[in-house]
Amino acid sequence: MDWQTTADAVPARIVSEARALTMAGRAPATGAWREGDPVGGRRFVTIGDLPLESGETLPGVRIAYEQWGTLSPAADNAILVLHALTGDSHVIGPAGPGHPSAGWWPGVVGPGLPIDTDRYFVVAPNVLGGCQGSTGPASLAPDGAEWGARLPFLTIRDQVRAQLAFAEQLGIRRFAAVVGGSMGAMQVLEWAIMAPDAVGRIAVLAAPAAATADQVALNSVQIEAVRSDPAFRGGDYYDVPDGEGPTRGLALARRMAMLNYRTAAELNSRFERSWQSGLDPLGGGGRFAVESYLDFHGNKFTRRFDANSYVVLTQAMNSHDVGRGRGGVAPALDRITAASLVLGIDSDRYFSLDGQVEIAAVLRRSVHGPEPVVLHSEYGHDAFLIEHAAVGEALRALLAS
Ligand SMILES: CC(=O)SCCNC(=O)CCNC(=O)[C@H](O)C(C)(C)COP(=O)(O)OP(=O)(O)OC[C@H]1O[C@@H](n2cnc3c(N)ncnc32)[C@H](O)[C@@H]1OP(=O)(O)O
Ligand SMILES: N[C@@H](CCO)C(=O)O
Repeated sequence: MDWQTTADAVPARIVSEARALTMAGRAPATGAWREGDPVGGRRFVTIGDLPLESGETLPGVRIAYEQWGTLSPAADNAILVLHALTGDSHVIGPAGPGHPSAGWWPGVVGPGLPIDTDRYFVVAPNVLGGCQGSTGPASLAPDGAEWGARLPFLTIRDQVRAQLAFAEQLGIRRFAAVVGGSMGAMQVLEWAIMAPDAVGRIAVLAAPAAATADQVALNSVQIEAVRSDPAFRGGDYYDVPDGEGPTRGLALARRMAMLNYRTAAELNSRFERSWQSGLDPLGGGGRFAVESYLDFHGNKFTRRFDANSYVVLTQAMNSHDVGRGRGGVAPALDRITAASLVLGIDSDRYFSLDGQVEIAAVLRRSVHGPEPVVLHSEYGHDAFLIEHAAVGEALRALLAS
């Protein structure tokens, strides 16, 4: 397929992005892209100019993706997997060149697993606005400099438009299923509304039909944490020396996000009041184990994610409202004809269960009836990434429908 480029032929712009990402104040880390590195198993499709909901056009859009399994001659066995806010196309497989982390859904996707790559052709794009190969703030604008904060505002619908063009390039007119969690599930809902003929089944995991005021608020303080870092420089930091990028603000945003993604019960039972370094908590020095955990996740995150992308994607989540311009949420959901799985997590304090209750009540072809599947878990929002057996069982039921 001649529209694909592979690790053997790395487009110049990708090398530039690799440079941008490593220049963004990241400590060199295993798996981080560097100039000259191969791009691993990642593939790329250029979909060209993309008209946006704002009326602007984003030129020369490229989508990075990975694939597993074999597309049938009739192209009727494809499953589209859409990642969450900080995920990427690397759904399964080890970390390595081009892959900052190991795959995020082991146990769910693979040979013999619920999304069975012996049977299905599984394809996973990196989201538009992301920082793992698809066009985003670290990509070059037509003037030859990185877009940075100049990247036009992107909505969830814009991301889905890009995915539709991407699917067309792959020659896939209809997916057997479109599956995603959190931000990925926002896109799943839009797929089912914007392109009903292109979607056989949908799995909506842990996402609302519209971002609520509470969710926007939680997201907004994270955006502000990034922007208020002096090293953010209004989003223009790609040429600063290594180590001087906006890592402090980005790490703080990740720490805050982790508190949305996990639960009080988990943190309390896992860390208790344990204190690291052996010092007395009242004596100064050292830190609580839970602080160390948040520091670890904040710091690790800055080695694999671009601050501008974090802002762009978080704003896209805030834009999410399936009812916008469609007469409201219920009429919009009522347009969905695909067989559906709606799954919520009882301990999710970010995208709480009532959001999935609202969706499941309207969808007509839900495999579990008018109620969402409720995953009982202590892990909160992140349970859709951790509870592989329960999530897999629900997906099997959907795919068998
Ligand atoms: C699997 C991936 O990392 S995928 C990477 C791409 N990321 C995504 O796609 C986003 C989705 N993934 C995520 O959000 C997360 O990675 C999750 C939800 C999958 C992780 O969930 P969990 O498996 O429960 O990991 P958890 O939150 O317990 O973190 C484990 C890490 O914290 C570290 N840790 C635990 N306690 C502490 C502590 N007190 N102090 C410092 N570090 C600590 C562990 O050593 C471990 O480190 P490692 O990641 O190097 O192995
Ligand atoms: N842990 C997930 C949660 C967002 O849904 C992520 O970082 O992408």
